[in-house]
Amino acid sequence: MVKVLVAGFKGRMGNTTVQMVLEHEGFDLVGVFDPMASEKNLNENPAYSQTDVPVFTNLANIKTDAEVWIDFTRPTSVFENTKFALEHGISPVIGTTGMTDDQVKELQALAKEKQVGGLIAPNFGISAVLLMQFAKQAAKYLPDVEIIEMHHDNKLDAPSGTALNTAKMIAEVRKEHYQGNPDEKETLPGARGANYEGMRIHAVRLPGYVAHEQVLFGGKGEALTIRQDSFDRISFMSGVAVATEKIRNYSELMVGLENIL
Ligand SMILES: NC(=O)C1=CN([C@@H]2O[C@H](COP(=O)(O)OP(=O)(O)OC[C@H]3O[C@@H](n4cnc5c(N)ncnc54)[C@H](OP(=O)(O)O)[C@@H]3O)[C@@H](O)[C@H]2O)C=CC1
Ligand SMILES: O=C(O)C1=N[C@H](C(=O)O)C[C@H](O)C1
Repeated sequence: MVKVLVAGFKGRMGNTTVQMVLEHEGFDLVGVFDPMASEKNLNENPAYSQTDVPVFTNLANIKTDAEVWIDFTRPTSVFENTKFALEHGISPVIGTTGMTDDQVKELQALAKEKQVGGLIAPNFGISAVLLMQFAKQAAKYLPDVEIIEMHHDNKLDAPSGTALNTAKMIAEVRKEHYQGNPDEKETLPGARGANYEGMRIHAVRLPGYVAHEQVLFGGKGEALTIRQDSFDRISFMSGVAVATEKIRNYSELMVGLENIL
């Protein structure tokens, strides 16, 4: 049994993850974490009355034998949480987006020093992992590209971690070139979206949406659109489960679910 702690257990993703961990026969939920939680045990929530799982509310007071730390919290807390996990020999499986490149590098150095395996996955959904790989492949031949990501209107970070990672993967292969009209002017600031190495990223936030992305390529007289949709947060759970099962076999902190599939 893999002993698991879920950080952000009351959130949209954290709650879905708690259910997955409780239902998975190979996992044992040994703790949940949220600094704002008022309960002492998960069983105070009627939906989990049959469980016996301690609720932690302060990083400094966490005493746990957890082997894997699953994190779906906030862009402002994920760095400290991941650092705590690595420092305590707990393998982080991080879904929270919004860390800077410098923060990720610092955590990777710490994982190497501690020889602890971990994963940061901008997206645990297989459709998104495939979209990023297909987009990288297409960009070799169609270097003019724009990304549109669409999410629920409670999302904190923009652009999404998936969109940023898509742009980074494309940038690895895309021929450097100026895209669009060099004389273009935004008559309404922001109209052309964010700029990642010349690629435009547009973030849509609307009620009713969950998580969706389109990568649009344009060529002479032709276009290609690659799209993925997460209609339900269950779409992320098989990726989280695979990472939780496998991550202790590694001794570095990797970025991208594809590294362990
Ligand atoms: N990689 C992937 O496949 C996916 C990643 N995500 C990412 O996961 C993150 C969470 O998303 P979502 O569940 O929708 O967000 P929610 O806001 O629903 O959940 C976040 C939860 O974390 C709690 N929290 C805040 N600070 C801390 C902390 N320091 N430690 C522990 N818990 C804390 C929040 O409490 P409070 O509200 O009281 O602050 C809240 O309950 C986002 O960054 C999102 O982009 C989402 C879906 C898939
Ligand atoms: O906040 C979300 O919901 C999601 N966040 C991740 C991201 O920023 O890419 C993954 C997925 O898009 C859902």
